[in-house]
Amino acid sequence: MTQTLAAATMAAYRRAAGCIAVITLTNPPVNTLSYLLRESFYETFRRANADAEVKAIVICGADGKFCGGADIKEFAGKFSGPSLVALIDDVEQSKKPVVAAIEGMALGGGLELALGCHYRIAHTKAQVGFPEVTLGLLPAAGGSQRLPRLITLTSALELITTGRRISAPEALKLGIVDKVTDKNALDMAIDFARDIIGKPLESRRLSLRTTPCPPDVESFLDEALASIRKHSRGAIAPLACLQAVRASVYSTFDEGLKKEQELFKMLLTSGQARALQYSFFAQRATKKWSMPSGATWKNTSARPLRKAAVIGLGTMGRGITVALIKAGIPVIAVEMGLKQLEAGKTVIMSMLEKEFKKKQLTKAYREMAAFTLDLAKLQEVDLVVEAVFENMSLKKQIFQQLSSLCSADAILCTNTSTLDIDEIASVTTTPHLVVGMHFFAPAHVMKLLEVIYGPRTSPTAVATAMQLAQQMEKVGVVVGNCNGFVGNRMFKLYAEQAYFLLEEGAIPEQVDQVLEDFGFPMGIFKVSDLSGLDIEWKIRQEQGLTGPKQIPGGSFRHRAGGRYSPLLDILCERGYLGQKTGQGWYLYEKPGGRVPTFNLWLHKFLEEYRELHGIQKHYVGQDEILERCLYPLINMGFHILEERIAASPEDIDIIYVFGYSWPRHWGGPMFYASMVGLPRVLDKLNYYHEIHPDIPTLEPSSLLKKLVANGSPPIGTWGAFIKEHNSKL
Ligand SMILES: CC/C=C\CC(=O)SCCNC(=O)CCNC(=O)[C@H](O)C(C)(C)COP(=O)(O)OP(=O)(O)OC[C@H]1O[C@@H](n2cnc3c(N)ncnc32)[C@H](O)[C@@H]1OP(=O)(O)O
Repeated sequence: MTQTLAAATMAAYRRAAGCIAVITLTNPPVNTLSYLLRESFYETFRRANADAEVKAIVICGADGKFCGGADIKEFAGKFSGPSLVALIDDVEQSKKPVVAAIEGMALGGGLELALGCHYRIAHTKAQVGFPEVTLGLLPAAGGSQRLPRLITLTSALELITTGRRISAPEALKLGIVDKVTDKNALDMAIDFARDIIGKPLESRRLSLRTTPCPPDVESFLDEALASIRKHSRGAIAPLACLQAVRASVYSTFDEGLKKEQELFKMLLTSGQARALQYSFFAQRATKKWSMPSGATWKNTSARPLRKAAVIGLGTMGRGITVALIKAGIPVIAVEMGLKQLEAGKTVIMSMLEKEFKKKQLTKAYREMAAFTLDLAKLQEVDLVVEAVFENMSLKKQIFQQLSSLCSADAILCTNTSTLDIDEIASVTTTPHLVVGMHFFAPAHVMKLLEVIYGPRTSPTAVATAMQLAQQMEKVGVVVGNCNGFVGNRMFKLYAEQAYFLLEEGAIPEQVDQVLEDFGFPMGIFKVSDLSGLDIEWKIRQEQGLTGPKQIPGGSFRHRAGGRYSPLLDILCERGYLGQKTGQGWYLYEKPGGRVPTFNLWLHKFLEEYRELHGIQKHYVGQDEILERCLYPLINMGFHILEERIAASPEDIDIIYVFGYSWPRHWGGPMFYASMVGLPRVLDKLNYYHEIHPDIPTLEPSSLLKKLVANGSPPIGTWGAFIKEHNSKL
């Protein structure tokens, strides 16, 4: 096994144009600088340096990919083999000119290696960047010291602290690469290397330069620190990146390297780095979907999509239309009335125009959108996305029509956030082609797509929806059919606890502050005001929890078998719907206002409400807010795993990171639970459940109890316990 790997992983050596050594980094799929590659590179580079016939060296990557950086998997283990810092130092110190031929990508350690070379030539489609910060790290093979010595401090700081990847043309403008070509970058690098043989190299060694600084560098760095603190939402890596770059200003190169190493070691052992690296692999794992039937991404093919239709041009339908067109799929956009069609068309065309200006689209977009009231046009499409109101009878009516109007093999998708896919499918003649596609608003921006299969959905329909997610550059996650699916089923408990906390004595400002300190960009009450309280109100009505369809048998504060908070319903009934009405949980300067301020009415109302219902107010501390909001949500995650609605904790975590702005440096709810410690989560749920026996969702799930009873195994091994848990044998 090791031998096979060793054969595939190497720094391959060959000679070109007589006197040029070409070293090809070879470690599929993205030529990461793993232990084996570093060992091989060390030997190969020495050989090239020692060979008197070699006058210049070119470094490139196999299969048109320069290098994807260090092997992230190795960060979890013990470090061995030659260090990247030393290898790059060898390259920079070489007396022979070394040229990097960058095709595909030079990321992280890959870019650091390229910066050690004396020249860099990139293909126009190549990307370069330092994504380390997104993995909870910093460029620690000299990157944080060499980049500021090469380009402006402002650009170096921005690239290192954000992890933004840039195109070769932008890298050329900034001065990171020396030449860009749309021909073969390796051929160009070889020719270039031949031309520079014998020329002095001193000025090309970045470690010998000093960092060029703006006039008032101290205040520049102070402002940068304040801005990073404000935007990093508790993430430590951006701050460490800044400290490293700061060292490049005030220290020698060697001292800077030492600081870089010190900071790297601190980050590497932090929980945030573990969480972010987990998230990197979790995101990729979602592509490898499976269904309980045994169908998987490997054994199922997607249908080609030549044309799609979107039904319903409200906010969601508009965003979905734009997302499809951005993915290169022509769309027939359908509405039921002329007025709605015209309104939808105007907004969609202006959204497309904006995307065009941002260079996200080509001019052809005008021909890619057609607008009609005529459902008969749907005959031509391979896929339909229905995006009308969240109302079961309306959706069923539409799917019945689709069933007779569309071609027999058209994939029929419903954009629903809660409704039963199977009930919708039941009115069609092709239930196997019905699949849920839960988009998140704004649909042309938000990355997440929950792909929901019902009991009759075919693997082909799922594969096609997942393929479409990829085409739209979204992260698709395949989940089973249940009320609210994964994301909203868990979110419901998060929101519910927040309302209960208000009843018990907290105020929206307090709850939001704790959640924002945890790392959410906005607390739950601000989010609720922004999206409109009536969204949840309509869902509650549809579920028979409130309104004309309310299921009899409950009481004012007890419905559907547990405690119920009618606070949101009361606000909605009074017309306090959030930002759009100028008042919700907060007060706004005017309807449509954006700045939340103290809502005196709400505070008085809460006092009266507590008094009226005999609720004993208590002091709600930060820990209680965080635990009451997050642990029931996590508990529901365990139920979802038990029921196999989500295939893995990774899937749940990715849904939360990409759909609900869960702070990525906490990995996602399930990873967070593993970091906090499952016994603690279990104890706290038991504790709160004892105090609030009328909230059944606080009762710990049997899977959580089982995991704790088994010594709280690492998250990567939970699958075995779930299988065992579900086994009917
Ligand atoms: C001393 C410290 C020095 C340096 C620090 C570093 O270099 S940290 C690493 C910095 N590099 C990155 O963060 C790059 C991460 N990778 C990517 O962004 C993308 O994978 C990439 C390279 C742009 C390719 O994208 P593409 O969409 O083509 O492929 P995909 O992402 O699905 O990846 C293919 C498989 O490769 C695995 N992989 C990619 N990069 C790494 C890596 N750096 N380490 C380990 N593994 C990596 C990825 O997980 C995929 O695996 P698979 O099993 O097929 O799911």
